[in-house]
Amino acid sequence: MSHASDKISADIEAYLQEHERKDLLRFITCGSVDDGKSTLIGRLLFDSKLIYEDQLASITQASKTSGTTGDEVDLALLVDGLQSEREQGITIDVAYRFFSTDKRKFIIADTPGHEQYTRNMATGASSASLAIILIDARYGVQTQTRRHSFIADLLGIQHLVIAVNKMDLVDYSEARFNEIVAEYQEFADKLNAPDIRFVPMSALKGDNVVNRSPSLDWYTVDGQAGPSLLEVLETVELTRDQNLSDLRFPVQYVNRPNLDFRGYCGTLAAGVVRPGDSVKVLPSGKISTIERIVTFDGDLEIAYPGQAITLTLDDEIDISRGDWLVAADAELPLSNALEADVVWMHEKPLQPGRQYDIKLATRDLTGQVSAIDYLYDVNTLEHHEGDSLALNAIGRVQLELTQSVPVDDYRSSPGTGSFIVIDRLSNVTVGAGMIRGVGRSGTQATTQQTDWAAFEADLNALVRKHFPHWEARDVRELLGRGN
Ligand SMILES: Nc1nc2c(ncn2[C@@H]2O[C@H](COP(=O)(O)OP(=O)(O)OP(=O)(O)O)[C@@H](O)[C@H]2O)c(=O)[nH]1
Repeated sequence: MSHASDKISADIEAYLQEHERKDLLRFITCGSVDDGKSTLIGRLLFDSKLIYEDQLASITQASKTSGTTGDEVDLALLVDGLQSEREQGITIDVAYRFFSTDKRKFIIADTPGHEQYTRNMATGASSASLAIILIDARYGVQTQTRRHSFIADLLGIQHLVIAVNKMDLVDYSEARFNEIVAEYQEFADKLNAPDIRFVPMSALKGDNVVNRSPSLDWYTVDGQAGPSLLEVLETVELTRDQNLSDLRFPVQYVNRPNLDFRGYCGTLAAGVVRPGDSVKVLPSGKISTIERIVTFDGDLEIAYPGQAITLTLDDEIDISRGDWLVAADAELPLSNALEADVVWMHEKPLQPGRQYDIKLATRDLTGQVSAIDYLYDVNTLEHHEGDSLALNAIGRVQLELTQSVPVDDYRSSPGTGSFIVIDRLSNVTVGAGMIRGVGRSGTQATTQQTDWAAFEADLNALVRKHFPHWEARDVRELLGRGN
């Protein structure tokens, strides 16, 4: 039952290549204390034969002395290193684990379940496409279940898998499972997540985690025998989650090693890009055409979200770090006011009116919260009034920036529709925001205004173009008219 693959000894190169090509699912696990999170992760690794011999020997031994499972191997002990570190107050907030099967690679963000850990969950969830929400079949939907579902949903996780665990303790009762499904669905009507599934299982006994179980033979989906949890993880459709239609390329760095080359480096946040595509630079509104997609391994014919690339254009227009390239016909509002949901991550509460540094995609900005519209009660999803955001609180706020930026919705483009809030004195990240739209008090602009001295603007443009390493700021921004 230990980690082994014939391919490793037969042809290591082929094995590695096969792994490289598989797609990757990032997911988080959440649940209340003792719902069985550690046992579930242990079971996933154990039944998919991903545990090394020495690890297995050591947990078999430890199960006898300190396990909680009688004669069974206590798989929760596999995940124990992390727990003891947590108890000792060592800095791991979110632990990432990697495993792979024949079909996919997986990264699990294992986040602690207590209320005060909202910020950790938000950190783990920010890059996940699926959340497993554990429910103890004996207790059904709990406050924590609602809280975790809400946060996962708020962060735009598309796939929620409600794992009803410990079915062995309710005699594998179909009626009990259906009751929990109905209870959850009533609440889930208020969520946006388009894909919510329910899987009955017993992590301890190994029913329906990796292998389907005869004890749960009543469990069907669309008239067929229902998939095990791992089968769900292996088959969840991921490509549809990616936004391939709206090009978003925030420029991270302007690369000009010599007079013959001028490239814009960054990570494609959304959409696809090809040489020949007509693009618009934001905020200036200038139009150009993609000439090449340069990478370390040679030029590409097409690039997808998540790829780090350097783009060159077929003319020399003025682009600086922080600008975005979007499709030439894209219509994005430019505004200095944003409406956003903010998760607060610091002991010192968010103070409306206080200046914070804001990092939005590759752009560094300054701004303040002008109003808190409401705080979310993450247990009931109700809205409450409030005048500040405490640690782990989540609220809908109005944010005013000192310059205008293109405004993207987090749900359609998380990479360009989110920001982090940084304390100006300590330089610590204190909050994370998800943009919901243009703010109420914003002055909206559509294109560039140029009422400063033409000579000044030309000189500034020349300096930024030929000496990008000086990192001169755009004069329009200094004048507070970044659009
Ligand atoms: N009967 C039964 N017991 C289970 C099952 N899954 C987990 N347990 C037991 O429930 C207890 C808690 O399991 P853990 O895996 O440690 O739970 P956890 O959610 O990781 O708990 P924390 O790490 O404290 O948050 C342990 O005694 C497990 O053996 C199950 O499917 N059936």
